[in-house]
Amino acid sequence: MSTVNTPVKVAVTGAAGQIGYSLLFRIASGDLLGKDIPVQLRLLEITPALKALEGVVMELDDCAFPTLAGVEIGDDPNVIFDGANVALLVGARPRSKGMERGDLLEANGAIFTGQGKALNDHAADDIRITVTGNPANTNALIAMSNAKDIPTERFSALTRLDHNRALAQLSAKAGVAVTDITNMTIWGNHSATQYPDIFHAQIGGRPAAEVVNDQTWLEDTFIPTVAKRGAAIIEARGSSSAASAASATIDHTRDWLQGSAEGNWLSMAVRSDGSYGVPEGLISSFPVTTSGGNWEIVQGLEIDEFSRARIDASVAELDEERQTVADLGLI
Ligand SMILES: NC(=O)C1=CN([C@@H]2O[C@H](COP(=O)(O)OP(=O)(O)OC[C@H]3O[C@@H](n4cnc5c(N)ncnc54)[C@H](O)[C@@H]3O)[C@@H](O)[C@H]2O)C=CC1
Ligand SMILES: O=C([O-])CC(=O)C(=O)O
Repeated sequence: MSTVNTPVKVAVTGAAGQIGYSLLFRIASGDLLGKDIPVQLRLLEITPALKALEGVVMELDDCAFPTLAGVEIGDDPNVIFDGANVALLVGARPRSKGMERGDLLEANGAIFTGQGKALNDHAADDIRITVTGNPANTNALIAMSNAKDIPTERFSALTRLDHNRALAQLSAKAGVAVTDITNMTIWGNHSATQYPDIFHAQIGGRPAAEVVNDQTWLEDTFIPTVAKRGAAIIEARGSSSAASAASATIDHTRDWLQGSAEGNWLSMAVRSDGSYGVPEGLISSFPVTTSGGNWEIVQGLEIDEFSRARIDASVAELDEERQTVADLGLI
C-alpha cells in the first residue's frame, strides 16, 4: 500500500463527530497502519462543522505524532477522497425524533450515493472502504452501488463492535480472557436483529456453547445484550457509543489490511456471494478470514435450526432495506 516514505492517505468522514474524536488520534499514532507507516489524514465534514474540525486538527498538531504526515480538511468529497487508499465512512445523518426507518435510509442515501460516486472518481486504485455510519450495511450497499468501477469486495460495513461486545459478554460468563475465545461470528445486520453466534466460537479449543452449557443465558441474556448494547449505551451515557465504535473501526480495518490471525476469524459485513443462503448482493455480516487486504467468507459451517432462524430474520431485514433504497432509486 505504501513505501516507507509515501504516506498512506486515510479519508475519514464525519471527522468532527464523536467517533471521529476518538478515531483520528488512534490513526495518527499508528494504530491502524503500524508505527512506522506515515499517514496523511483527509477529513470530510459538512460546511458548518469545519470550524470545529479545525480545532480537532489543532489538537492533532499538538500531539506531534511521528507518523502523522499531514492533514487535509474540507467539505467536498471529490477533493477529500482524491488519492485515498483507505476510506472510513463514519459521518451519517442520525435518526431524529419522529423519523421513520425509510426517512433515515433516504436521508443517508443522499450522502452515500454522493460519496460512492466521489470515491469511484477520485480514490486510489487500492482503495478499501469501511462504513461505520448507520444504517451501516445498507449505507455500504448504496455507496458500493454508486461506485461501479471499484471492485465490490473493497466495500465493507462495521459489525466488529458487535463482535467485540460478544467477546466481552462471553468472556465474563465463561470466566476466561477475551484472547482465549476464537471464531466468534456476528451474522446479518448491524441492528437489533443481528445474530451473535457462539455455536462456532471456541474457548481454549472447545466449542463455546458447550463450555457455557446454558441455553437460557444464551437466548435470554447473551443474544439480547449484544444486539441491544448500542441502545443500552445511549440510555446510560446519553449519547451513542463512540470510543468503542472508533476502536472497532480500527480493529476491522487494520485486520482487513494486515490479515487475520492463523486459526481465528473475524466478523465483517461484506457483499454476499450467496453463501449460507444470504441473497447475493446484500451487505451482510459473515465469518471472514483476511489476508493481503482481501477477505474470504469462511465456508462449510454447519448451521442448525436455532441459528438458521436467527440468520434468516436479520437477512430478511437487510432485504427489506435493500428494497426500500431500490424503490427510492438509490441503488
Ligand atoms: N456500525 C457501528 O457499530 C456503529 C455506528 N455508529 C454510527 O456512526 C455514525 C457516527 O456516529 P457519531 O460520530 O457518534 O455521530 P456524530 O453525530 O457525533 O458525528 C457525525 C458527524 O458526521 C458529520 N456528517 C454528517 N453528514 C456528513 C456528510 N455528508 N459528510 C461528512 N460528514 C457528515 C456530522 O457533521 C457530524 O460531525 C452514526 O451514524 C452512528 O449511528 C455508532 C456506533 C456504532
Ligand atoms: O445504536 C446506535 O445508534 C449506535 C450503534 O450503532 C451501536 O452502538 O451499535
